[in-house]
Amino acid sequence: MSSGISLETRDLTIRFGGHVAVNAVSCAFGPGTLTAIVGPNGAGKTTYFNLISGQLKPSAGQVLLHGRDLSHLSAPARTHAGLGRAFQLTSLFPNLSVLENIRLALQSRRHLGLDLWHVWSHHKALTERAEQVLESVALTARRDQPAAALPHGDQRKLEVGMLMALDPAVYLFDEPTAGMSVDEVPVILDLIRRLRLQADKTILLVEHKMDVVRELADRIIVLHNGALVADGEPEAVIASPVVQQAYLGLAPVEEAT
Ligand SMILES: Nc1ncnc2c1ncn2[C@@H]1O[C@H](COP(=O)(O)OP(=O)(O)OP(=O)(O)O)[C@@H](O)[C@H]1O
Repeated sequence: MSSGISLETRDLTIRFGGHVAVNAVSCAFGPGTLTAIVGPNGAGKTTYFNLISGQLKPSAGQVLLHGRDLSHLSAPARTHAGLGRAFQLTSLFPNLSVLENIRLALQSRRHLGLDLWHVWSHHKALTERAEQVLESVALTARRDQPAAALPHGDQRKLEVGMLMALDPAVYLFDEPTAGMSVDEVPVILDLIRRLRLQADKTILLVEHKMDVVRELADRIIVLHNGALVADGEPEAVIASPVVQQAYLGLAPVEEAT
């Protein structure tokens, strides 16, 4: 296995009836990189994420993390292996406080389980680390509120905090700022920006907003009808006529002859 690859999909494919939603996508992602996945509505971006994170089982193909084939693993087992998917609001514990939610995520990562002595002796360190995470997602003021009582934007920030607490090797962000108010967006983008500086983290981002993509991405891949149709540095991919015309809905840069 090449040490420059953390996550890889090989011929990843899923069919729903006769419709091929993801079509033989082979792509490798390295640590220290942020790859944006773009394409028109229905192109297969979210389905690709669902196949990587294990929410969907492929019709064909493989998902490898650090060379290990995860294709047969459940979604929780993949999380445990180091694949972190953000924005599954179902992962919040609604009746627990914001701090307790983060602490539980930290605890699950450290496999403390139900060994009470272990839990107690690590309690202080866990709380301190949880407080650091809360600060980085700008939720310190909400620490004692139940997760269910948070506004939607804060719940999403808490989701990112829990994901950070798990400290995955690969972060999967699916439209992380969708549905957020204008003043909440910078907090999330800043977090992603800081994660990106970590040389051992691999980040995949599905994002429609091209200004965000331009700013954050080292690389863009384009999906269309489930297939990988472009892959390269952001400026080159964005400028390519095929992307301008067909995939981003922008004015054609040159007339077809
Ligand atoms: N569970 C499913 N059953 C049947 N068809 C599905 C299922 N999930 C996705 N699809 C279909 O697969 C295709 C890809 O959908 P997907 O949501 O991955 O696209 P997308 O690129 O994420 O789109 P958007 O930008 O609108 O979120 C669509 O045609 C969709 O209708």
